[in-house]
Amino acid sequence: MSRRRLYRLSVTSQTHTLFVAHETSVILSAFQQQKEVRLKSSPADLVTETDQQVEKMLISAIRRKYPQHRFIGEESVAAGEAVELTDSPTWIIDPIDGTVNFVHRFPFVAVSIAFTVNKQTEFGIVYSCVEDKLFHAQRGRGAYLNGKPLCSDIHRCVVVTEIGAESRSITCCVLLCYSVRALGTAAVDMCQVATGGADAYYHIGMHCWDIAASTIIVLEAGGVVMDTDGSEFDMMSRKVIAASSSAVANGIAQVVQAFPCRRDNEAASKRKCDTQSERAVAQPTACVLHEL
Ligand SMILES: O=P(O)(O)O[C@H]1[C@H](O)[C@@H](O)[C@@H](O)[C@@H](O)[C@@H]1O
Ligand SMILES: [Mg+2]
Ligand SMILES: [Mg+2]
Repeated sequence: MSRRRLYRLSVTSQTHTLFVAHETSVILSAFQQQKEVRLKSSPADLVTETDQQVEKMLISAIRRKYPQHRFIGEESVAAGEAVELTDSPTWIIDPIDGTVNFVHRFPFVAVSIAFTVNKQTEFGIVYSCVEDKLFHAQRGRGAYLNGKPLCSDIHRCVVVTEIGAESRSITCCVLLCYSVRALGTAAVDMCQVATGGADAYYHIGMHCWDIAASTIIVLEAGGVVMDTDGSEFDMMSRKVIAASSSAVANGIAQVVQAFPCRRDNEAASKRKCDTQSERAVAQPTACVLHEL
């Protein structure tokens, strides 16, 4: 039987510095500059040349060391590559999570990288560049923020979600009984559950690359992750609830109104037409969110 290679994520302060220096200097130097912006599936789904440049840098650096590995990269998929999660070692990359924030210089932009083997996430890294916060976790070895252990069990009633292209008025307004926050980056949104800063995060319409890394960070911090209908989490379903406990997650599942969302690993042509139909229907409505 082939020896299963063990992959260790050794994130030392030195790696942190390396990671910061290498990947995000491009993002941080572009953050203040004028940007050439292109619209993808909706006005809330943008891409810049920096998104594409950082993804290419990450993939070529990893491919030099692991030529056999596979990749699911947000901008490679946008350029037509299929989303195919197999048993092969696979890197799931969002080069800039929060591109709308990046374009508007709203200081929440993150690089999100997850690594899976046999479809199981071995480790995840979310680096919130402007905040200089490096969230990371390795399966069975805990979750960390800038080297300090994370624990998700501080109970409050803060719920994090996104009220963007994919949301529906009924969904966000049904949460009026909570204090709701939205940072504009799914990866950093979800990491707030791992820090205990939020009780729960839910999202319908995000993609696997948005939350693949933050999912293991929440789990390793002692949180739970499930589908918005309370069933087992499926990274390709584009529906997620992350919470500090199953009780909180099930409470959110009872009030979230799901709407149809094509799976990430559906054929690209189907996914595009679905996005167009979603765009036709998705009316990001302003709803007054109730602050407790
Ligand atoms: O900035 P992205 O990598 O495109 O991810 C965004 C997504 O585009 C947007 O629609 C929302 O779901 C955000 O929460 C994501 O971070
Ligand atoms: Mg993203
Ligand atoms: Mg992105």
